[in-house]
Amino acid sequence: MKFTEHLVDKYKREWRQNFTHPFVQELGSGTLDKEKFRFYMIQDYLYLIDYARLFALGAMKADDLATMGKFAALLDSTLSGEMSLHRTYAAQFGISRQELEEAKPSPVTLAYSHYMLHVAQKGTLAELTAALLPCAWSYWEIGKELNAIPGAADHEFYGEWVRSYSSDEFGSHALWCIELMDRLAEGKSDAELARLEEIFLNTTRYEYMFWDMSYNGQMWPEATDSK
Ligand SMILES: Cc1ncc(CN)c(N)n1
Repeated sequence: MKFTEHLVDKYKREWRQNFTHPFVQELGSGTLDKEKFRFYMIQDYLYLIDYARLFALGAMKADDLATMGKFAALLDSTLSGEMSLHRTYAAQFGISRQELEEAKPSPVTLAYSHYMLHVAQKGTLAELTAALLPCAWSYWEIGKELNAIPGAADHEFYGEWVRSYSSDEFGSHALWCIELMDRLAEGKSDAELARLEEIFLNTTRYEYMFWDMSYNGQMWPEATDSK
């Protein structure tokens, strides 16, 4: 069994929880409250800015030019491809690009992106890849599952999201990350593999927390007057 197959098998409950979250289900049925999606889209834009930095760190840590080049391409595709989806949705909500970039991250956005950046800065290339994998892989799988729902890809508002994340282009990026993870896991000690599992589990759980935070519009607690 490949290492990535082992990961989703070992953590199938946590992995599948991302697919069954109400945010994802309602996105697929087209019934998701647009205010929830608006909140998600702003937070996701902020998240992707830091996620793109992970690819820059990947390029720095890569051992060969092909891997370095692919990380650079992923960085560009996140900033100019994936995030253009967010800019399109933002325009429909009447949110400017400046407003998007000046928005404040929620506790979950901050925790998730900073966790990944911490792993990427401190860890090996394999650890960095384990951190970024659930993001790329779960979105592609979710995109494909939602695309199989009749009418989801043609939905007047959410269809573009479904088409983007189920696309062959997004899939090819996700596949490259999966293959890189398998390649980097080869020959690693049990202790190193356990560390990769732990990181993959953490970011799989953060994916769930991100859906949940978006569904509930969870921001920082309001300060109350104390006596
Ligand atoms: C939180 C999150 N995770 C994953 C993806 C897909 N790149 C995303 N846009 N946002």
